[in-house]
Amino acid sequence: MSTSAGFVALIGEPNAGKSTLTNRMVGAKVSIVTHKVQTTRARIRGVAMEGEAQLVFVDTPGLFRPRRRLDRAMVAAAWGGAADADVIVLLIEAHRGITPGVEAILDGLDKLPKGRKVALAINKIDRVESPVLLSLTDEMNKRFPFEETFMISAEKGHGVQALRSWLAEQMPEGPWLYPEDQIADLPMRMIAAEITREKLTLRLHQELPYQLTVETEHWEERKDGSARIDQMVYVSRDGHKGIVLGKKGETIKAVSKAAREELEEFLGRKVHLFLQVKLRENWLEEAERYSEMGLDFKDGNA
Ligand SMILES: Nc1nc2c(ncn2[C@@H]2O[C@H](COP(=O)(O)OP(=O)(O)OP(=O)(O)O)[C@@H](O)[C@H]2O)c(=O)[nH]1
Repeated sequence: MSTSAGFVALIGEPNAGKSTLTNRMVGAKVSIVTHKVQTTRARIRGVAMEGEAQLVFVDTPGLFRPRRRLDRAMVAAAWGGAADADVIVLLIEAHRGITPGVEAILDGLDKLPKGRKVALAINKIDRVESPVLLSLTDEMNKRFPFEETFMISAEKGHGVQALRSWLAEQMPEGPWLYPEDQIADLPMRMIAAEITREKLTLRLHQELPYQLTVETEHWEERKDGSARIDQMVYVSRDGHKGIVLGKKGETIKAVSKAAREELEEFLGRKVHLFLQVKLRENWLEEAERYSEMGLDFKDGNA
């Protein structure tokens, strides 16, 4: 059997159950990524394997309420992220039905390029009786031509396997996007990088060099129960290094402290965090390569 792999964009209103569903699919707690800073076009929530298929779940934060100009740019980017995915899953809450928020998403779906595969997942079915579900399914499918409708309870696990199997069948043939041996600790490494990136963003405000990435390069479990984490902050221009470091290294020290504290809280143990800042000039080209894969690691200063 040949391998397949692709991106699944989970969209839905806040609280629809996207994190709970991802955790179910991936089988581990991975999607704790904070949403305070909604700058990425698509971030990875988790990677799941189903037979020979690899499913990479991406999140497209900020599909809602474009009040200000910046918000509008973010909404556009969020939809871009969804459009890049191989399959889109719209998650709605059974007991809330077609809310104004769901309407707004449906309007967005209507505007997507034709031929996008979109499935509907009605979540929290444990909270309603079946007639409600049937009429909701009916109404939603009249409103948009969903490929499939799944009735699930992300929390209790009902219907999740059917959705997973279907998603696996939709993935295009090709090599896996993540090597198998990296999947296990990938979420943790990414979460750790995300935490540091968030602290950098909070600390730097407008000064933020907009082409900046954080990667977890090394993760070592120590015998005393603590973890040593080495991360690299990549900047695309030499001049940005100074901004990230700050006067006498003050900025990077404060960022490192804040990130370490959050990591310790998250992991529930002591963390030794080492940050380095490095210039990566060809980073823009790499970023373009990522966006071809449906990812965008750029910190867009939209
Ligand atoms: N009853 C019930 N509750 C659920 C179900 N799935 C998720 N929830 C609950 O719904 C709430 C929101 O779930 P999340 O997974 O955090 O929702 P989310 O879409 O990731 O939210 P954001 O990260 O804010 O976008 C949590 O309290 C979950 O426990 C379900 O199948 N049934």
